[in-house]
Amino acid sequence: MGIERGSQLRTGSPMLTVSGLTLSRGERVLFRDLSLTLAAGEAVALTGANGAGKTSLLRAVAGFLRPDAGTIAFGDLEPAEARRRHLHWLGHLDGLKSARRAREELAFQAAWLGADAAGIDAAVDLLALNSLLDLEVRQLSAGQRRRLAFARLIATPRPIWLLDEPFAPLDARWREALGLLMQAHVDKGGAILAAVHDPLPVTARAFDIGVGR
Ligand SMILES: Nc1ncnc2c1ncn2[C@@H]1O[C@H](COP(=O)(O)OP(=O)(O)OP(=O)(O)O)[C@@H](O)[C@H]1O
Repeated sequence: MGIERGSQLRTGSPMLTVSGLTLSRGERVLFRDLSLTLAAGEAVALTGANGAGKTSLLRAVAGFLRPDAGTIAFGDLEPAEARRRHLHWLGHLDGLKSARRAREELAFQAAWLGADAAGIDAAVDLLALNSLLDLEVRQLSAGQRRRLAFARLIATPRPIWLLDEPFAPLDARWREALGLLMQAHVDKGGAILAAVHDPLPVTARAFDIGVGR
């Protein structure tokens, strides 16, 4: 399974460039003049205190929040196109529909993202979802939900992964397993920006955004 064709992936080339970003929530300025690059073949661990703005920065990169100042660029790609087709967002609220069976939810998400049957099968296999597929999403544990949410990243190869506390509900075995999947992604030329409180189990550059308030 490779990264999406045509997405200009050469290790070391910039896939994401954040320049001079100032971001507010309500009346409060979270940070000013923040600059960050993410290259193909690189993982960045975004750290900082509670409330420092890690989730907000990821949401701005994903296009869900409008910054007060600064730019967010995706190599040569037009930003809307990059967000639509080249980026995966996995928030700490996973956005899964509780009343659907896991099988239906995975099929729905995969179809929406353009996955094929082989991609879905690979994700089910790698995330050991087979025995969970007939359960409703509401019947899954937090860690099982996270594995189901993560499946769409495997089913549909896209180069940039934005992950918000991806390991929070996972046990040691699945932290290690997802770490291996993330390492495989960057080894193939993908890029990961992940907000974390614990060290990433992946070779990663640290980027600390501050103390929060
Ligand atoms: N919808 C919102 N409206 C107003 N303020 C918000 C909203 N969402 C978050 N904030 C505020 O923005 C600030 C940054 O929140 P954010 O979730 O980005 O921080 P974080 O670094 O990810 O924190 P944590 O480590 O606790 O997850 C916080 O002070 C939070 O209260």
